[in-house]
Amino acid sequence: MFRIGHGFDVHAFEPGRPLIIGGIEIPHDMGLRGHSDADVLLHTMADAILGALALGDIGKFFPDTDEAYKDMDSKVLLAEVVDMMEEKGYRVGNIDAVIMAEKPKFRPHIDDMREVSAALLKTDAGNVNIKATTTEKLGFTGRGEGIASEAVVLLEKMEES
Ligand SMILES: Nc1ccn([C@@H]2O[C@H](COP(=O)(O)O)[C@@H](O)[C@H]2O)c(=O)n1
Ligand SMILES: C[C@@]1(CO)OP(=O)(O)OP(=O)(O)OC[C@H]1O
Repeated sequence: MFRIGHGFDVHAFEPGRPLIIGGIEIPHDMGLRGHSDADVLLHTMADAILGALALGDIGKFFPDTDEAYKDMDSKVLLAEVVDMMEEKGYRVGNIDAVIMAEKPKFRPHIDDMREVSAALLKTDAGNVNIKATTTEKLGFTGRGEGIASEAVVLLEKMEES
């Protein structure tokens, strides 16, 4: 049995913060604003999994009003969502994600992001695709105001043992 999920997230740029995307720090002159480390890519992956399981979204489990999640490492957040997925008896079949940003260039970092996220998702990097695109200078991403990300995931029911 298969279930499909979709995730979408946006964070605004903020000077003076590190840029954390896909669980790694990307060299850039500013980072993203957020209650957590604002890892927009890992948030979309977590939301896609929660969506596939009809469990809601990350804000339901990690509210941005809770001081416990202030500056949270989003790798921890995704790992907790993967635990929920396993409790429901599912594993990741494959995931396909896109980062929308005018800058910086993500291509040199994509394989590192795939390795880190695949480990968190408990799957092979061959099941994790991460793409990047500009929005051709259009919209808030095009003006360099922030970064958006989107992901689609297919979950597979694990065999009963
Ligand atoms: N922030 C970004 C945006 C794009 N890329 C890579 O460049 C390619 C061309 O981008 P277009 O928006 O002109 O289609 C794209 O396919 C990515 O490989 C990137 O690394 N970082
Ligand atoms: C991750 C959480 C919690 O720290 O905070 P943010 O980093 O602001 O991220 P967002 O994607 O806006 O929503 C989920 C939040 O509850």
